[in-house]
Amino acid sequence: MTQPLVKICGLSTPDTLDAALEAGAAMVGLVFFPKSPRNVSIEEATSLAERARGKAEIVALVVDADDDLIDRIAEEVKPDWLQLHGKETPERCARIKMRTGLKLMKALGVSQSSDIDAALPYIGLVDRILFDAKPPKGAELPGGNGVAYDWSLLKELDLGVPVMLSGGLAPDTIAEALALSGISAVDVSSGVERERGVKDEKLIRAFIANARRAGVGE
Ligand SMILES: O=C(O)c1ccccc1NCC(=O)[C@H](O)[C@H](O)COP(=O)(O)O
Repeated sequence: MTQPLVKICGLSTPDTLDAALEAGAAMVGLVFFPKSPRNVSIEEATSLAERARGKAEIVALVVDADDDLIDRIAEEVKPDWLQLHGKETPERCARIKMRTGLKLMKALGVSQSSDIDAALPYIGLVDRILFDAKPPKGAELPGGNGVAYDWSLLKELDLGVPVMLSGGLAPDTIAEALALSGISAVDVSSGVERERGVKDEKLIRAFIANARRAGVGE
């Protein structure tokens, strides 16, 4: 049994960031998407990233960002990772990698097993694939919607690139998600919020504790 790697996404305050770090989050996500209730400015993100540096890996989440935004994030926030949560093509990912040298996590939406094949063109170009739920029709956000899918679609997946599971995870479902998917890295946002966009320290602690208790594998 191994301990799952946990990413808490959409952190925007020092207190909730500290709760995630103290509970043992391996990655913390900062959202750069103005339509999101979790959006942070470059200045806020720089300060949160300084607080987290050395304690967890810092992930900057962008959606089809242009080079100017990517450069500012890379130079000022200095994240370890960029999470690409839009329609970034493999070629765009390769250019972002060349430009920044940062580790890249490409998010892809899943609702049926054939969606997993969309990961194949990214292999060798990105450092991790995040299999997230597809957004509901008409949703404002391409992710962070708290929507679940059949996590067992990822069972016994071996793409030759690290993967991460997200989509509707929560403290009371994380054990089932780990068991059904067999994936050892998980990402949560809505499931650790008391209302949309507002993280809850108790729920963050419960999510990480339940993930650790459940473990993954034999
Ligand atoms: O969180 C946002 O507001 C957001 C905005 C734009 C693109 C992606 C966004 N979030 C992605 C995530 O938080 C997670 O990577 C993932 O989608 C899980 O979200 P949830 O189902 O809410 O736990």
